[in-house]
Amino acid sequence: MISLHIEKKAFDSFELTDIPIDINRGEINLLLGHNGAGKTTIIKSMFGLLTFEGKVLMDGHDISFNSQEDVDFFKKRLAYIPDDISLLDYLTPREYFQLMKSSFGSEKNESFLQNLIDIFELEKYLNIPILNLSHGNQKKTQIVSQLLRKSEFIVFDEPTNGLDPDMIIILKKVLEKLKAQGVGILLSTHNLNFGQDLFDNAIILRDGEIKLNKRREDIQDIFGNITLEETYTKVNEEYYEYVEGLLNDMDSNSKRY
Ligand SMILES: Nc1ncnc2c1ncn2[C@@H]1O[C@H](COP(=O)(O)OP(=O)(O)OP(=O)(O)O)[C@@H](O)[C@H]1O
Repeated sequence: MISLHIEKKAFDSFELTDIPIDINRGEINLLLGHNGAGKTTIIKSMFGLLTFEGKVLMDGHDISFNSQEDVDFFKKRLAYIPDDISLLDYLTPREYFQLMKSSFGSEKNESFLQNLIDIFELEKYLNIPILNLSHGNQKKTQIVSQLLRKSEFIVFDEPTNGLDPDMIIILKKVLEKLKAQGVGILLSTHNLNFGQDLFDNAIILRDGEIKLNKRREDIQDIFGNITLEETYTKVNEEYYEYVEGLLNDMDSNSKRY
């Protein structure tokens, strides 16, 4: 289990306080929130990419990002698929996958790599420089390069960005499969349909504050059998009432001639 507790992380005009996030093996924890709510800040903090007040525990072990031993221990178990596509784009996917395999000690994974290439339909793009691939194929290259690591935990930040409908459906099945294999997943997404059937626990953030952090069954007990989108709007009721007012104003402001 990975437990992140951010006691405080402050930028000039934004603050996160008292944010607890757990990633359990075999479960998907869904992280939802508007643009600028703090999702990426949370994820970067978890990886030690930002300093913050608080701690990260892996299976009870307090990770110090000042200790190379701790960082190695942590990184070996946790893969990260960031929102932005940061790849060495002068390499081809084939070269990139070989590089990832050797750097993470997964050289023996040739058949697994081929399996992933087939699932994500990358075969015909393997020898084209990443720079010249479409956005979606770059995203798929990024996803495959991290899945290849066979890590125990994976953090996905907006994994559906740029993917076509086929690939979104396939990625959903891949996440279900990873979950069934015992992988612990933190999934940050704006795609409520994508998250709907996948999550075991959902966190909804607004302006750096947790508005909801509950398991699927508890959400059903509280809100009844409603969709994730309906849950999201109920949790953010005040905001949507405000938006309703703005939309009403639109009627009076946009008279057509
Ligand atoms: N390095 C930084 N310096 C100052 N402010 C920052 C920095 N990084 C993020 N912020 C601010 O922190 C807030 C949260 O940003 P964050 O990227 O975590 O949001 P997000 O929920 O991931 O948004 P999105 O859905 O748009 O990706 C924003 O107001 C952002 O401007």
